[in-house]
Amino acid sequence: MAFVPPVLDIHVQTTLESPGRRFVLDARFVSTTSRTALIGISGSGKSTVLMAIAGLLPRVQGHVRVAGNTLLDTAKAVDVPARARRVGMVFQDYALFPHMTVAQNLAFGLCRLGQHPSEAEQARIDVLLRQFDLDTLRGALPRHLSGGQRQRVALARALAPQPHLLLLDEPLSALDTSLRIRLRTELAEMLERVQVPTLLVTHDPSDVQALAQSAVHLDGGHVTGAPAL
Ligand SMILES: Nc1ncnc2c1ncn2[C@@H]1O[C@H](COP(=O)(O)OP(=O)(O)OP(=O)(O)O)[C@@H](O)[C@H]1O
Repeated sequence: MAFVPPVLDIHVQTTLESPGRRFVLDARFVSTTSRTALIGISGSGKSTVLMAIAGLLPRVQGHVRVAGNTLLDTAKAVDVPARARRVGMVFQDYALFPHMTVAQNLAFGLCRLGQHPSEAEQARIDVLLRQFDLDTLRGALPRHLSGGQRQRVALARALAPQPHLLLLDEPLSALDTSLRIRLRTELAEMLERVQVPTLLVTHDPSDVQALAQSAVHLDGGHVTGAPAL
C-alpha cells in the first residue's frame, strides 16, 4: 500500500523574550485528520504555534510539513518564506481591511501589491464571492457587515490564494453566544465544503466537537496530549 504522509507533521521550537519575561515553545505533534483543533489555556502558546507554522516568527527551529510538503526543516536548511508557504490565516477579529470593500479584501493577498487583479484572479474572486454568498456585498465595507458576513469574508480572503493549509485563530471567540452557535454551524459547513487541511485554535470544547476531527493539547509551550475525538 502506498505511504500517505500525515496531514500535519509539526515540531516548532522558539523562545520569546522581553525584559524580565521568557516563553519557551517546543511543540511537536502529528495529525492524520484534515481538521485538527489546538487547545490549551490562555498563554499556553497556541497563537505562537500558528505564527511559527505560517513562517511569521524569526528564529524557529524544527520542521513543518503539510501533507508531505516541507515548509521548514532547519536540520536541512529549508525555510520557505511566509509568502510562499501557501498558508491562509483567519484571526479572532477577522482583521479585515476597514477601508477596502469586500471584493478588495478578497483581492488583497491574491494580487501583487498595488496591482489590479488579472482576468484569472478576478474570476477566482467572483467564484469565491458566489461560493460564500457575498456577491451582493462585493462593494460593501466591513463596518457595514454582520458578524457572520465578516467571518465569510475573512475565510474567503484566506482561501483566495488557494492555500494548502488554513490556520484559524479563535475564529468564533469574539461573538456573543447565540451568534457563536449559528456561525459555528456555518463554519463547519464551509470547512467541509472547501476541504483544505485546517488547524484551528479554540478554548471551547463545542468548537472542537463541531469543527475538528482530532485535538492537540498544549500546555506551557509543550504538547501534553493528542487524543482522538
Ligand atoms: N515577546 C515576548 N516575550 C516573552 N513572552 C512572550 C512574548 N510574547 C508572548 N509571550 C508569552 O508567550 C506565551 C504564549 O503566547 P500565545 O499568544 O501563543 O498564547 P495563547 O495560548 O495563544 O494565548 P491566548 O489563548 O490567551 O490567545 C504567553 O504566555 C505570552 O505572554
